[in-house]
Amino acid sequence: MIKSSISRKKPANLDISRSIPKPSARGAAVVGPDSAGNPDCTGVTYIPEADRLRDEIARLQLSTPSSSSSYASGPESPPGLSPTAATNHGRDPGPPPPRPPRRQQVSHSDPGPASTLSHSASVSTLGSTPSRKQKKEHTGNGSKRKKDKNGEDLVKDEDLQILADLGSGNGGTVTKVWNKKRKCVMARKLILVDAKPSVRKQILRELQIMNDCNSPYIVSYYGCFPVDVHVGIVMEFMDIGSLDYIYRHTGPVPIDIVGKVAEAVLRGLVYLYDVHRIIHRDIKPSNILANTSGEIKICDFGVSGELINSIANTFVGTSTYMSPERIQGDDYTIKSDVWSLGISLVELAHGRFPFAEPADGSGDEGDVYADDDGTPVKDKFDPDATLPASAQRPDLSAKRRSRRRGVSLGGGGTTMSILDLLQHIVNEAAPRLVDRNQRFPLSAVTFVDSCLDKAPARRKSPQELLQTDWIKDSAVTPNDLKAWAQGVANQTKA
Ligand SMILES: Nc1ncnc2c1ncn2[C@@H]1O[C@H](COP(=O)(O)OP(=O)(O)OP(=O)(O)O)[C@@H](O)[C@H]1O
Repeated sequence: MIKSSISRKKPANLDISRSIPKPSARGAAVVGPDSAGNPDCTGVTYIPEADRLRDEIARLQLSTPSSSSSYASGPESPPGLSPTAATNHGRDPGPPPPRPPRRQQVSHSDPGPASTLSHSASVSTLGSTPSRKQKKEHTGNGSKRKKDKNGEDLVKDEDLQILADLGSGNGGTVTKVWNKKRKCVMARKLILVDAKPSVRKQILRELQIMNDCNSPYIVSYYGCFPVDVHVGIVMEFMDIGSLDYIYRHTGPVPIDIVGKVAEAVLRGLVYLYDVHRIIHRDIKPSNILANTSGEIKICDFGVSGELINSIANTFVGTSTYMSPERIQGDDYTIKSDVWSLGISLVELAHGRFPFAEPADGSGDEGDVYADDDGTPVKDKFDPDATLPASAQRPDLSAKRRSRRRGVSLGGGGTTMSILDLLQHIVNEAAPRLVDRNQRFPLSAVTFVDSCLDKAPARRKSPQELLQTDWIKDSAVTPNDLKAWAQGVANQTKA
């Protein structure tokens, strides 16, 4: 019988009653300290209903799985179509900026010319607090634009022809689409919005902020619109998909590439916060996407408070990547994103979700990733409806399960519920990037330890992490990244 390593007794210091943030009704849920980690901003209120959370969790645990992360169509474009182009990966955004002011509300009333800024132009502004002029340049007069950042009309649903499903999560379904006007492939996400039309309009207004995002580390946005009871968001198609899809199909990600993933995510976080005052709030492998040009970008950041509210009405977004302080109800800061990055990096390097130990406690995933016959476990997930697909571990054979003493996130009487997992994150030691074979460089181990310090005050900020040896001394070139990405594409096609 499997034994959970989790203590079932209620820990004295675990209080999840304030753990679900309720973003303000107006504007984005975008508060917190600066990207250097000064934890002074709040503006987040909390739903003081632990009971409602527990009821919701119980309900979800009884329901059938609601998510899958299949990247069903494969990464290739249809004949004659080329994936979206790659640009400017790896540019240095300059020295750490001084602390910027609180986020200014972007006016949506004054339609102005579309921004023609290149990625490099936007990144070069990272080194300082955005001035009103810079902000204007970023936003094209800070206004609601009818054009995207390349000067093209924003995409409408009627421009799109559906090609294939890419996957679905708790928040929506993503489809690969052909843009008939622009003659290129894009990705469309449909999010079920359980709200009245006025709220849906407000969501669409808030999502316009994405049109102002212009960074090589952020998935590009091309438009949004209502589709029946859904909100549709059209974005850049990343042709090898999310990092969780990649490692589930190809095994642990090489540690040097994991380092470049860390760098891309950090630069994306710094950009979002320093230019737009946005905290991502949902960093995890399924929200980090890659393409065959060797670009790595983040998506699904919390730009719309109304959208977060409305999804929260239909799903308790308990994240298994949530930091200990968030679980205990503290304010969301950019350091909470750093914790989620640390968990994601361990997952990618080990090839499995980190809150599970192999039978020998080595922390080496080699025998976990491969099935009993030594082949990778593909497309098999523990059927736990309470977890996002990206949090579900590859399914293991009964024989292999019986050899494990660690926490299982799957079904059955000896498994760990969401509440157990939250207790574990708060009370037990943080995961580490270690294994019996010492195959990870010390600089990588130290980096991850800095992300996963349980005390937010000691945890490094994104800016500080960008200055660490693992990032600065990386020998991986854009060409190496491209070669890796193309290798992944070939493997996942096979
Ligand atoms: N722009 C994109 N290009 C290519 N594939 C994408 C894109 N956006 C999402 N996907 C794929 O679609 C899948 C589903 O995405 P979605 O955002 O709906 O859910 P998720 O992030 O996996 O989970 P959740 O929404 O519960 O956090 C992703 O895991 C990814 O593989």
